[in-house]
Amino acid sequence: MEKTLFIIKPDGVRRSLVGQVIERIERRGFLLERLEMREVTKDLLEVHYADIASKPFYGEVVDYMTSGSVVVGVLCGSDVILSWRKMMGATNPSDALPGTIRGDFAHASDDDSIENIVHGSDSAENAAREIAIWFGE
Ligand SMILES: Nc1ncnc2c1ncn2[C@@H]1O[C@H](COP(=O)(O)OP(=O)(O)OP(=O)(O)O)[C@@H](O)[C@H]1O
Repeated sequence: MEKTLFIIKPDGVRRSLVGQVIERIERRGFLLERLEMREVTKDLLEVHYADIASKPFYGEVVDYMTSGSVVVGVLCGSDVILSWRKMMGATNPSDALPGTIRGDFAHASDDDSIENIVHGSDSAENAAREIAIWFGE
């Protein structure tokens, strides 16, 4: 069965959206294989976000992702990588369609950061890489 790493980012935890996000996951029939609340370190983020670490907005991403606890877990299910990405909606909440998590819940942020509530691995290769980074498997 396919697996993916998902994160409920600090804005999702702060705004008490954890229950609603998990409910959508369970309603869709995906199984929660791991689920933990964590503080994220800059070192872990640098590995997780290696592909964007050199971008001009990376500092905003670090401030955002270390602004509070996250909920991180592993989802299991048929075609879960792509399905979870579809459930999240577009990266920038202003482009995210209604019915998606970002389209239904994300707020515009005050600075240049994009606060978009959730994360999901974007490929099988990255899912395996990210699950290893966060859970050492
Ligand atoms: N142009 C930007 N300005 C500010 N922040 C950005 C920008 N692009 C991306 N980000 C932030 O960096 C994160 C990672 O960007 P990426 O391009 O990997 O998007 P994503 O795959 O949709 O998001 P994630 O990896 O968090 O699921 C985004 O979720 C967002 O929080």
